[in-house]
Amino acid sequence: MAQAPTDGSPNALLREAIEEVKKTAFTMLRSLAVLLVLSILLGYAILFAFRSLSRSIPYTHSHDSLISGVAIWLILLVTAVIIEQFKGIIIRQLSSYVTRRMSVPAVLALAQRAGRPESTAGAALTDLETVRSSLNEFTVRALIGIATVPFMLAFVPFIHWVCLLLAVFFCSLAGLLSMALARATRKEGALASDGVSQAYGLAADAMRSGEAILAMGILPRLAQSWIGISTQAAGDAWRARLLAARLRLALDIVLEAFRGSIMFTLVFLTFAGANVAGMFAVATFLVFRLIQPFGTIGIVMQNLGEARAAWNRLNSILSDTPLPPEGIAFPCPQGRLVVEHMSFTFRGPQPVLLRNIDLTLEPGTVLAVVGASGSGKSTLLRVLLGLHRPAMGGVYLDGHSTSQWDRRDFARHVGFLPQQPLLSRGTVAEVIARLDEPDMALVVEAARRAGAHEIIVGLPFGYATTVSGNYQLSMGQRHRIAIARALYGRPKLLLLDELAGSLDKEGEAQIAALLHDLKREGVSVVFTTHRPGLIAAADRVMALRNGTLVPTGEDSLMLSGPGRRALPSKPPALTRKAEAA
Ligand SMILES: Nc1ncnc2c1ncn2[C@@H]1O[C@H](COP(=O)(O)OP(=O)(O)OP(=O)(O)O)[C@@H](O)[C@H]1O
Repeated sequence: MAQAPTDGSPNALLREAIEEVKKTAFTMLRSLAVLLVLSILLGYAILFAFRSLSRSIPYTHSHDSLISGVAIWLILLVTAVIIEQFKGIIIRQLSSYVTRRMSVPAVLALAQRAGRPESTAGAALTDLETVRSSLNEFTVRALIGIATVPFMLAFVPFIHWVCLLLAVFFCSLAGLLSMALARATRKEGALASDGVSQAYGLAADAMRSGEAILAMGILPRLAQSWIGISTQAAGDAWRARLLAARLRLALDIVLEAFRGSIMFTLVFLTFAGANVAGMFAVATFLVFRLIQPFGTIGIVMQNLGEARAAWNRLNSILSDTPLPPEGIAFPCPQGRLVVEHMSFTFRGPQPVLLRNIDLTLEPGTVLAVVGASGSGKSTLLRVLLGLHRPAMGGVYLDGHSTSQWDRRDFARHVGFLPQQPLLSRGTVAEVIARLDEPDMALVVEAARRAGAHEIIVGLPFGYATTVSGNYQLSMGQRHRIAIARALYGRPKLLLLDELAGSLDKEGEAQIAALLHDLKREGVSVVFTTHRPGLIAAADRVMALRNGTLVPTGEDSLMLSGPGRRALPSKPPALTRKAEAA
């Protein structure tokens, strides 16, 4: 079948990887099935070779028969070992292939959905690991064992019908115990890891806020609750462990009882005059192979159930969080931003966060967005960026929808400062250059404009200092570098969340000057802030209230909602601008 052409988008790459993994897994499992049939046939052949040797040689005393019998038996044994090796190789290959082929497309597809609560790259990688680890030798061997059970069972009546009854009884009992044991072991593991993570969480919190804890005498109460949590968790885990240990013992007893009951039945039948003397070797072989899969069926079923759920979740990345159609590289914009009747709500049962917003920013306009905590300022910036798709209406840069713009092309025209300026791994220069090959002239220019240059040259290796290595940058330093990254490449549109969030007065003044420069250069800027000094530097000030953007006058610059407070000392210029808006 001809392969569907891929458009190279993360969604298409993931879809292609899923299809390819399904196809390859099917081919590999088919080869395994062939090897399985071969190994079953070989098992029978070894059995019959053994049986005919044990039957004929005691009577014929023929050396030739003995030598040829042993030779055949050895050849069969070596072949069986080789087949086992091949089975192992196929299983290992399949397991590592799944991770190799899927992890990058899965993470890429999720990276495109950054910020959506239902999908995290970490969860996808955990799911992949669950799928991979289920394709281990233990699971596949156990499945192969289960598949051979009907063949083995078909032979048991030839030994004696009583053996068949015993086999059905003990195998069913072992299967039930194995399921119960798997459940108990899982509960034991879950309780133990819950307890550990609660205790670790508490200890980590204590470390993070260590100074406050010491200063306010919270330590004894914290230690008390830590001891309480640890004791409770240890008690729960101990009870679960005891149950699992009892079930494990019961299972071992059942497995041994089956073997013993078959042997003693044969002995009893021999005493009773039945002709079963030649069946001991066959029975030993069959009993072992028959009961073995039932001892592990519980854990195998559980692993497969988890792997199936994980695989379904990986598949649902594509259906649950559809991406907008792949982007278009529109012409270089001038920076005219238009928002038309835009509404937005997060997925799930959530109230509408942004409703019917209309806004037009001509190139070179600087807009400050204010509003209470949680009013939706950061979300508004993400919608303007096209990271979140509006539920209704649209956001357009020079007439082109920002959510339909090719992300890489759009990134060349836009600078973004997230509220938490987390920096990617790399040197300062690489971070500012957005992990591209740094154009040092542009890097230094952006750093100077963000007031970061002096800080950077003071670092141990200047622009070559590695961010998030051993050298720790302060919040303010990171903030300035993040602003420089937003400015890199002279974008036409800047969306800056909590601009000057962790900067001092001097930094705030530098940023206010920067805003004036950007305006002169025709760059459109939307920023959120709580700082009056920066609001004064904006051409327009709008407040996000009840999901809608409203122009603010001096009285409406009061922050509504929880934590309401009036902004202090409003500059006269601000009042004029607000009225004009
Ligand atoms: N991914 C998300 N899924 C669901 N709800 C979200 C998500 N992100 C944010 N929210 C909710 O949307 C609301 C607005 O959040 P947002 O971060 O946009 O507010 P904000 O005005 O920027 O707040 P602050 O000034 O405190 O930073 C909050 O109630 C928040 O809990």
